[in-house]
Amino acid sequence: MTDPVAIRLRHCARSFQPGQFALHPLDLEIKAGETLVLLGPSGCGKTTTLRIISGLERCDAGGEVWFGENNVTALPIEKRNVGMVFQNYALFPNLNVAQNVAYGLRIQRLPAAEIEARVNEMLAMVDLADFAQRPVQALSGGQKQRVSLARALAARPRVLLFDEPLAALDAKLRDKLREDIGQLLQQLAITAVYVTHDQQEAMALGDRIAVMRHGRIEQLATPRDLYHHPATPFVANFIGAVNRLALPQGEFWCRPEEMQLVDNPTAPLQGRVLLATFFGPVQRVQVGLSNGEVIVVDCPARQMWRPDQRVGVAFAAESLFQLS
Ligand SMILES: Nc1ncnc2c1ncn2[C@@H]1O[C@H](COP(=O)(O)OP(=O)(O)OP(=O)(O)O)[C@@H](O)[C@H]1O
Repeated sequence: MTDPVAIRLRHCARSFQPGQFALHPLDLEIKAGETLVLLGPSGCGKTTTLRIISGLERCDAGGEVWFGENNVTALPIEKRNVGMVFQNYALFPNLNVAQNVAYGLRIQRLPAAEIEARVNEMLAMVDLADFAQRPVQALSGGQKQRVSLARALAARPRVLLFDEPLAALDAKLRDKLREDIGQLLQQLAITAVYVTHDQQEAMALGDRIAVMRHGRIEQLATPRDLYHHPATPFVANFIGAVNRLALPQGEFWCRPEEMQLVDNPTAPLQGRVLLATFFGPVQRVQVGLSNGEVIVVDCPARQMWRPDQRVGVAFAAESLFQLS
């Protein structure tokens, strides 16, 4: 594989209409070999950022995109040596699996033997060695996405870019392919940028996650730091569930799994069960506190909580955090 390259965005902005920024001026460094996830709700600017990195989109005048020591701002996508994996696979329906993977290599006019060797290597890597001659139409969504991953990797890109690659798959396939992509990214140590609006996917795959909102990065950190030390209420809520607690000492926040329901009238918070939703491994219990606020507490699956039951809510002081 090609040596991984660092990516640097300097003052990259994008406005589609005068005065309205899809992306506010952004400075971002992506380390060589890391997987950076762009996470955020619809319309926050993730895809625009990815397209600026790929060369499919230009940033507004004054912005720069660097791949290592090279300023690639003016280069179109085909000169940037990036591989892309899209939600809709973007495969050629009239070509078979091997021909799809070989496509870019043929354009590069590589020798036939080299093309064959690379196609076989890539199909083995994505677990599709036995599918080389299949029409892509005859594949499942997950298999199609493996083909598009193999095709992206076959050209030995310096950077791998993913735009919601799992969004069209059903839950089980999504989990499996997410694991496989995670393993592959670790094994290849390629620089990757991955767009998703799914926080679990982001945490599972990202070395770091940039949480975006309204065309800006709201926080950039490792998954653990984002989860345990979110900088703002938006990040805290976007990455998992969180409760706001009005305590005598001030306003604090706490994750549902860090709280316990107890049958104890001296627990710090008291309330009544509103609803218990069983998820299998855990149950999420909504509790109406005596001050009128509603919180959620994740409880062991075998506990039984009935609507209207009086409960105490306990938590360790170190599980509380404050937000600005
Ligand atoms: N070609 C375009 N012309 C006009 N506006 C655009 C264009 N592309 C994106 N936008 C706008 O820019 C903003 C950011 O869009 P972008 O696609 O980057 O968001 P996103 O976070 O990727 O959203 P989604 O998850 O829905 O794809 C949105 O308000 C969008 O409507």
